[in-house]
Amino acid sequence: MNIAIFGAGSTGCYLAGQLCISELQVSLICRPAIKQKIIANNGITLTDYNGFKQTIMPQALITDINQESSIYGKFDVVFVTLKCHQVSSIANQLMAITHDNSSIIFMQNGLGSFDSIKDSLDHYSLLQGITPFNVLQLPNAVFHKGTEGVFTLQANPHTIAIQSALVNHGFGCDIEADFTPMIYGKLLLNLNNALNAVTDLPIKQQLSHYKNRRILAKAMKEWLAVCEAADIQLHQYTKVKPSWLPTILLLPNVLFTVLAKQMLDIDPKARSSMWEDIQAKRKTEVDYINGAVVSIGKKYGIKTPVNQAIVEQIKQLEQRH
Ligand SMILES: NC(=O)C1=CN([C@@H]2O[C@H](COP(=O)(O)OP(=O)(O)OC[C@H]3O[C@@H](n4cnc5c(N)ncnc54)[C@H](OP(=O)(O)O)[C@@H]3O)[C@@H](O)[C@H]2O)C=CC1
Ligand SMILES: CC(C)(CO)C(=O)C(=O)O
Repeated sequence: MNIAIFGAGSTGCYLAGQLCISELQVSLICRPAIKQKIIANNGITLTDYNGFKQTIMPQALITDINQESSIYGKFDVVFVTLKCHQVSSIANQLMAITHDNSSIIFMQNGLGSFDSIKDSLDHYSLLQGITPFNVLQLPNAVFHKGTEGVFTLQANPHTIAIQSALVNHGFGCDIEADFTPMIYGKLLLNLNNALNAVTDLPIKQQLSHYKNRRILAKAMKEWLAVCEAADIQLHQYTKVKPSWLPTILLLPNVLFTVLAKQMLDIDPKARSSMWEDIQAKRKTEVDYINGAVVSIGKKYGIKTPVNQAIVEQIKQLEQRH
């Protein structure tokens, strides 16, 4: 099985590393800067909050699809690990590097990016996937997993084969048939991405302050109300049910520290991907996360002032670029 990672940055390189270690054939489609870093450091190094460390070199590092006619029609599976707003423009490139029986797996957070491309690729097996953990890109081509969780992929024969390779090599991988609860449930957790970027603190430190948790609880309550109105069930990613999360967040510090032990059992350095975007002066995905709460809320007549305010705050930070 020939696998490509299209847009290999933080999560794409982490996924590529796990797949290569699992003895799968993996090529990266990435920016020249990432290629240079990987070559200079003799491969991608994966590390995690439990002390895991391994370096591996992917099969190929491709920076310009147009210059590489040997990859036309080559890939059986393509993981798209671009940011949400980068997805809609790559349909032609995906068609060039795949064949009729290929699977294309979209790994974006939030809502809207999959819809922005799926009609252009309707003859393919299009799937979605989730990265439930945080990946921080560090110097020397080191990609650090800061929180717990395993890649979660929508079921088909390709993803089931990939799961088997990952599990056989000591990495977990979950397979789910119905992905709507996965995507909507992940969005509930991603409501913290923007708040983490605004507070400019590691997630663990950010959540130790009651006033930060209170805003997150309010943003989450809005999304839970929207999902209830839309009759959408949310996948449970944490030890407690999604609907209980705001109540847990609103506990006083002492009780929160005890009851939310799992939520706080993360790398003290872990931040959200939106924090990384703001730091790197990149466009963020706020429109696909808090912005999605606002737009779907409007459709169902649910007021979402907290998420609206968060969108505006992030837009201001983006304008400082
Ligand atoms: N980072 C994290 O911890 C997590 C991220 N996610 C989600 O995963 C998705 C991917 O995020 P992440 O991995 O952080 O994103 P990154 O920005 O780190 O990776 C995307 C990479 O693709 C590059 N790129 C953009 N366009 C092209 C192109 N046409 N050809 C080749 N390379 C291209 C980007 O370069 P450039 O920057 O120059 O555009 C960047 O290097 C997002 O939806 C995010 O929300 C989910 C869970 C955790
Ligand atoms: C894993 C999590 C929730 C960490 O904040 C994330 O999805 C992100 O950073 O984008």
